[in-house]
Amino acid sequence: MSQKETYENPDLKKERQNCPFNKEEITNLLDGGKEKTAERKQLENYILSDEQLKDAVPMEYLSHADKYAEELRKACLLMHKLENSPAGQVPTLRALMGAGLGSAVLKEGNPLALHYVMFIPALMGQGTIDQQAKWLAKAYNLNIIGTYAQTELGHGTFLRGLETTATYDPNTQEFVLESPSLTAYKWWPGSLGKTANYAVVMAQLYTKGKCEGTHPFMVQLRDEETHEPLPGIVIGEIGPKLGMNTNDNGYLGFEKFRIPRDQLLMKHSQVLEDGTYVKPTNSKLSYATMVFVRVVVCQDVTTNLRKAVTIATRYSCVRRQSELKPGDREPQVMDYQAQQNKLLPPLAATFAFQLASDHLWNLYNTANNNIEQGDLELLPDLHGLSCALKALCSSEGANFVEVCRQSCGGHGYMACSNFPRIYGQVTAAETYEGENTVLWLQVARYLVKTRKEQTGGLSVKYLIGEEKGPKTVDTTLEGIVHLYRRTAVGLVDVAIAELEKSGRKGEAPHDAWNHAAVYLIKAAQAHARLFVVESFVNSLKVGNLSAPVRTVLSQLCELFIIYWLLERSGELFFVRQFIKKRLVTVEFQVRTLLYVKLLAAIRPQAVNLVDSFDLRDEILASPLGCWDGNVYQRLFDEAAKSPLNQSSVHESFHKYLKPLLKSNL
Ligand SMILES: CCCCCCCC/C=C\CCCCCCCC(=O)SCCNC(=O)CCNC(=O)[C@H](O)C(C)(C)COP(=O)(O)OP(=O)(O)OC[C@H]1O[C@@H](n2cnc3c(N)ncnc32)[C@H](O)[C@@H]1OP(=O)(O)O
Ligand SMILES: Cc1cc2nc3c(=O)[nH]c(=O)nc-3n(C[C@H](O)[C@H](O)[C@H](O)COP(=O)(O)OP(=O)(O)OC[C@H]3O[C@@H](n4cnc5c(N)ncnc54)[C@H](O)[C@@H]3O)c2cc1C
Repeated sequence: MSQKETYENPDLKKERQNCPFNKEEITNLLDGGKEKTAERKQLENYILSDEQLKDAVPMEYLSHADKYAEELRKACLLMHKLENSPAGQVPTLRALMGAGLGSAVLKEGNPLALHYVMFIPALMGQGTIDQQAKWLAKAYNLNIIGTYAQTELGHGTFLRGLETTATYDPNTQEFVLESPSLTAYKWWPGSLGKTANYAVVMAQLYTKGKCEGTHPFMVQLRDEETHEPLPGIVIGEIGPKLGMNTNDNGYLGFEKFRIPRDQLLMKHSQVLEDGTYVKPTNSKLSYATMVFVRVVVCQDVTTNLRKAVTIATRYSCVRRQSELKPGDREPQVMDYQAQQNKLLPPLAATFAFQLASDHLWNLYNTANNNIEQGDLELLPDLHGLSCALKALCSSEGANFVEVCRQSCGGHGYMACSNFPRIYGQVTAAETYEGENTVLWLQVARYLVKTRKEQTGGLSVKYLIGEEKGPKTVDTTLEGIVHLYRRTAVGLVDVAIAELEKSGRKGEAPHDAWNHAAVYLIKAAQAHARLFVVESFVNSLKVGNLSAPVRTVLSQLCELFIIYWLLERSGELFFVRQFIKKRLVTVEFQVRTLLYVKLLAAIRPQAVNLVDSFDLRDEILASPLGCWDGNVYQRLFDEAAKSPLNQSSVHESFHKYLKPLLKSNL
């Protein structure tokens, strides 16, 4: 391991002895193969050895503006380094945008992220071949830098309510962009505040006096030389946030700003010279860029969770506290069952989320290829699953990160622990790219439709036809998965019953929907959990895993699916047949026993498992999580960097405190 140093905390050393499985096998599995691991390591060496990419002082001590300048400096340097990257440009770029390598260098957020994560994908997904020819090379070469400007001060979720207008003027063959009110101002787009000079802007398209709905437009915002906003463009940054502070999220207003007709991105719908509107085959195709990001966010959140779990697990094996056996040495806090209960479920979740995200990524690629050929059949399933997994991974991920922080006691509250930053990033994903509740309701819409119409895509096939599988629940993994499936089906039926009850009372469908929201959301969540659990169980059936790796992964899988079942036990009570058969109570007694046994079985492998994530110290960026476990020395070293420690008496003592001390109040 690259970061092996002379010191190794004796407790960690012991944890690492006699590892029953080959850590590298798991590393390769997570990377997607031996070659991918080698490629990643080579890339990490290339990027992380560059002195100019290291922080002179911790970012926390810089001002808002200085943080931005510093991250922009490094982001630009990284882009230069792309050219000679040993891994090739595309894999390097992917690695640099995400929560792994990228966030090791750009801890506060990448000011160029939106260019790669949304602007270029929007051009590719929404632009015609000609438009791509005109803009893509410039974008790839960073001659222009773009963002995706959709959300407004007044509306983020309800896209049909966006207020920015783009009105076609056939006389000049231009669109006139206008922000008709304060709430119409674009608000939130990343990189918009200071970095981007172009944007894909979503606006209501008006032609021949008729509104045709939101459409994507390619808009230049700033002068390419001076970077000054163009006349008719009002631009600024929105200020400090809970996290991601150097993503320079911004605002943008248009004052009768004109763009040529061919800057409407016309892959799916067109406006002809005379103003005639040509409809897309599906009105939701203009939402495709969001679908892409929802897919990659699942992977990103998982990487962040791996970091949090690694930090907390290593720390918990170094930290000794209290007394377990009277008179004995203080135990490693990891030996408390309560601590295992905090940390082992998120550890298992990192595998569960990764496997589900891999499935989603494959579905995305297949669906996208089909869409390019004009076949939209997979679109509803892709929309349903990307919403479900984005909402699930981000919400569970954020909760797990917070539990990891708590598991580190006081030291977890330090900025240098890196938990605040990791949490800031993961919880942001609960909101951006579709607020989670809103996405759950989209999923529920798909589930209800499938159940009622008895037709739907692969991810919802279990809702079609009679329930299959055993009527009683056994204790095998298959048996538990079946319980998940019956819960998911049961909750959709409960939600439908609720909708029908309101219907019978004479409520309009939209009111009935609103009044069933609690049930609908539960059904959507149960569906997402079923998908994750099935992916985990099924992926253990295939592949050529060695026996020791299969054993530990099976334990994690079992732990995880029982953990969720116990956590969500309340939901089973909604499904009446479970209660009738007294299934619920008996099940839980058996499961709790098994869960506790699994905690004890996995405990000895916790450090070996997080080691196999192979996250370098620079990526963890936390004195609590370093490979060598030299926690206390590193915490001391971090404290020494505080500006308040640069003199023994701070100047403010003489200014404020001394007069107070002498004032005899
Ligand atoms: C290359 C490297 C990669 C590296 C990885 C890096 C990782 C990232 C890391 C760090 C970077 C940080 C990045 C931050 C970025 C953040 C960016 C943003 O936040 S951009 C703003 C997002 N905004 C939203 O997401 C709005 C949410 N709202 C909506 O999506 C819609 O308004 C919605 C879906 C809630 C309702 O839309 P309705 O009102 O038009 O539609 P209705 O009437 O409800 O549904 C109509 C039909 O359309 C379908 N539908 C809706 N959306 C669809 C879609 N997207 N695709 C397909 N069908 C869809 C529905 O299923 C429904 O179908 P039926 O009628 O039931 O058959
Ligand atoms: C870090 C970050 C980066 C972002 N980057 C970008 C970007 O690059 N480009 C961009 O365009 N946007 C961006 N956004 C904006 C983001 O996409 C929106 O904030 C998000 O879509 C939520 O919309 P909203 O803020 O309008 O919330 P709202 O919709 O106002 O949500 C407020 C509350 O209302 C509830 N609610 C809303 N509608 C419903 C409903 N139909 N049923 C039930 N409950 C409902 C929500 O659940 C929530 O509890 C970013 C946001 C963040 C936080």
